[in-house]
Amino acid sequence: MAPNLEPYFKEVDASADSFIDRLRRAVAIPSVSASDENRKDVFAMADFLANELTRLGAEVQKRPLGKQPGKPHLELPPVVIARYGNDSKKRTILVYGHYDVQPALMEDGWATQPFDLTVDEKGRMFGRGSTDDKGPVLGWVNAIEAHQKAGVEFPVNLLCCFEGMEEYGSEGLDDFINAEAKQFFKDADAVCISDNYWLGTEKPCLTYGLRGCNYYSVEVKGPAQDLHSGVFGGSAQEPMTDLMYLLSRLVDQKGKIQIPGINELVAPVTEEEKKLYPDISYSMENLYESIGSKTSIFETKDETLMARWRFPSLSVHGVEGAFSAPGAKTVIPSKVIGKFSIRTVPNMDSNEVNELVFKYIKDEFKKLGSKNTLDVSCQHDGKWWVASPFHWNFKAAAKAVKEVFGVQPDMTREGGSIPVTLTFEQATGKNVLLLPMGSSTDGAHSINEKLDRRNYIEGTKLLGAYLHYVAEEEMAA
Ligand SMILES: C[C@H](N)C(=O)N[C@@H](Cc1c[nH]cn1)C(=O)O
Ligand SMILES: [Zn+2]
Ligand SMILES: [Zn+2]
Repeated sequence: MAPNLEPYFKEVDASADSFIDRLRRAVAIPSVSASDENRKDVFAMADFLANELTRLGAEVQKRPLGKQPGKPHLELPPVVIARYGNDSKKRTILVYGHYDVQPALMEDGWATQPFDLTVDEKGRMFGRGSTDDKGPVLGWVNAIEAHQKAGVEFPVNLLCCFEGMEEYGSEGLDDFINAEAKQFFKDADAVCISDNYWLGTEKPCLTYGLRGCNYYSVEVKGPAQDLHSGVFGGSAQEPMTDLMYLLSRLVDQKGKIQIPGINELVAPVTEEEKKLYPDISYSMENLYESIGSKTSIFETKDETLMARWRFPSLSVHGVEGAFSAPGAKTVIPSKVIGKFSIRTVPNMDSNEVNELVFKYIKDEFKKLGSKNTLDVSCQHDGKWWVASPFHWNFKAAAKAVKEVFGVQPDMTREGGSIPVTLTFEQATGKNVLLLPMGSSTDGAHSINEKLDRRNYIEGTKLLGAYLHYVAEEEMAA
């Protein structure tokens, strides 16, 4: 029998302003995990979440993860774990999210202050972390509160696992999950993660696959200090020239990775698989809207989706040590570090990818005959994941989408990475579902990141409704 969700939905609508205020308070904490200076803010964000959950009656623990590898002066932020409800007659659902965010500076081009949630007349709520992933994490908190206020019994036991290093490769979390799988997480019947995005702006989706991510640094150094290009240009070997050459040899304009052997690691696309793409509601217009221009590599939807989900990609992210300010500084940087990453797919093995990358970059550098020195390393890696979308966990989520949005969700894969998804699956042996809240135009990781009010409020209804349907779904997959 379909659960009566009306009282819960009404309460979510009535509490909308206070839920937005909760998101405003969370966005105001600049919990940037990649920045040493912001580490105290990442800790403050852990406190904020722990307090919100404790106030609602959850049993909360902040579990330390020790020092950050390679940065012995820095403590890793804690994992906030919580239990809400302990009724052996109910199912137990483990939810994961992250409370850290990507960096954000006004000078990157934000139209509003990134850590000041700004809501416009269209209900777009701009702010770093609004969609990735503070909005969805607070969606679970809101769902608990709305049940309490509406006097509706919470349908499941909820276990929470919220981390503070996801945007930096989830340092330390794998070991924690493996250790807790038979302890704090032992009762979990299924796992749900809300940390990705719809394909478009109207239709929700359920996601059963993610790409992995191997992130690299290429350091080239030569002179002992930065030099005057008038005095030393033409006589000193310039690290930047070497680095630009190396970075330009990684990927072509069609997105094809140039590192020998990489593309051969990819599982061949089957005829059956190709047939899945035409039915997915997505158009090139959706892509143009999301990227804000028509500068796509491909002209068709199927090629675009396959490039995002099914094939690896290589992106060049930036150069540490390079002159990047406005103006015309005539400097020769003495040391530059190029950053790039490869999104990996089945059946690419992370170690094999690393070996191929290291060998190629070293070989290309040798060809230059440069007297500068090179160092290439993998900063972090996370494996790809593909699961079964036919499990009861997915069926419950599909019913919740139908109830809240009136449509059947698309079954999608995702081009981004959530490194711990596979860890949860392997450590708990349970099905993992990705249930996104935000839309394709949210601009996660970019300037002007936002979450639409509708996605946040209806998304809170969706998370609650999912828990009700999960409580009713037959166990058979
Ligand atoms: C999809 C998720 N919201 C996300 O943004 N994940 C990051 C994780 C990451 C960071 N470095 C490597 N992986 C991403 O896909 O970039
Ligand atoms: Zn995220
Ligand atoms: Zn992210």
